[in-house]
Amino acid sequence: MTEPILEFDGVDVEYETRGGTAVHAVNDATFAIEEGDYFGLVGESGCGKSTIADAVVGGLDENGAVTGGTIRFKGTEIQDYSEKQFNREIRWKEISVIPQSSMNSLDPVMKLSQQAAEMAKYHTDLSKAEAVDRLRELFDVVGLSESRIHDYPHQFSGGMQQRAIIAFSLFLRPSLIIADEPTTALDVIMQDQILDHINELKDDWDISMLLITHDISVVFENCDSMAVMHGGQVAEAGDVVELFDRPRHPYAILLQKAFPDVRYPDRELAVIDGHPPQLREKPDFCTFADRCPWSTAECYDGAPDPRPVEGDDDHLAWCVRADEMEELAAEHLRKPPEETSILKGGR
Ligand SMILES: Nc1ncnc2c1ncn2[C@@H]1O[C@H](COP(=O)(O)OP(=O)(O)OP(=O)(O)O)[C@@H](O)[C@H]1O
Repeated sequence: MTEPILEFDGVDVEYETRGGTAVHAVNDATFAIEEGDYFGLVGESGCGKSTIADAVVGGLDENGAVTGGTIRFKGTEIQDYSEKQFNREIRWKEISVIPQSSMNSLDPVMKLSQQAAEMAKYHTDLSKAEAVDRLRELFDVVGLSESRIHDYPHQFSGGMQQRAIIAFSLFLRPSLIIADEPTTALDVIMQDQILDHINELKDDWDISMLLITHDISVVFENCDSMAVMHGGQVAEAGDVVELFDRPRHPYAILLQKAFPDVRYPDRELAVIDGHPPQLREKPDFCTFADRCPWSTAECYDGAPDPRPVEGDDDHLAWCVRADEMEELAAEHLRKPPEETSILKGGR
């Protein structure tokens, strides 16, 4: 097997806050993105998804730092790269970022063609005319009219700006794209179109993707492999089909039931009550335990280690009861609605 393109190995990220306390935003995060894979990172707000993306690109807020573990890109440790070093050595050429909104990525006072020329000047031997030609080709790839390359960003709608960002993200033919909630700011129709474009890249470009979202159905529809995060911990990771068919972490099971499934249009959606804990210290317990219908005293006795799910060593669940979960979940989810405090629909 070839080396993963991006590997997190026991990564901790902390933010210092005023008064000297810390927020332990990511704890012992471990997962790998194989070359050519689209990898989805999913979890509720505040679970640490953007912190993971920022840690890769040296873009943590000033009060944040990777305090443990390693992040390897193509085998090279990059967890200590500053944003400056990352920008110089890796950004655009190797890793591009598609952010939630293009506001921070596109220069509002420069035409898009000028921005392409600037990028080419710093990173390539292309002439200005060649750079503009390349942007023209990429506009075609993302479904934008070539005639718009001399426009300013503000002349574009939000959806068009996101397409332009995707075009720029491909400009230097990187091997990994990190897309952090790339469609959240868009309407539903536009979300679909952008995801379609992102998906089409898979066939025509030799690219891997880290797609960050709170919507597990987006991951199921667009990715090959995935990790589910909860409360600063990775809960489950593996092949998308595996996690869809055989989720073994309680949070992954309940999250799956919280989103619509076209196969069960009449199903009521699950609600996961409660809030994740404030992590002032590195958690030495499962951060889902307080909200978990199946938690036991053992869940508070140390952070859970990853357990391979039977039959697939690449499918890992960070749950002490992972082996029992198929049975427990089936029993719980069969209960009628009034008997369950977690699931509205009782499925
Ligand atoms: N600069 C910061 N200082 C202190 N705490 C921070 C900082 N940035 C993020 N956090 C905290 O770190 C935790 C993880 O935040 P993060 O933004 O990575 O989560 P997320 O899963 O991306 O959430 P969302 O989906 O809402 O963007 C949260 O508790 C958040 O409040």
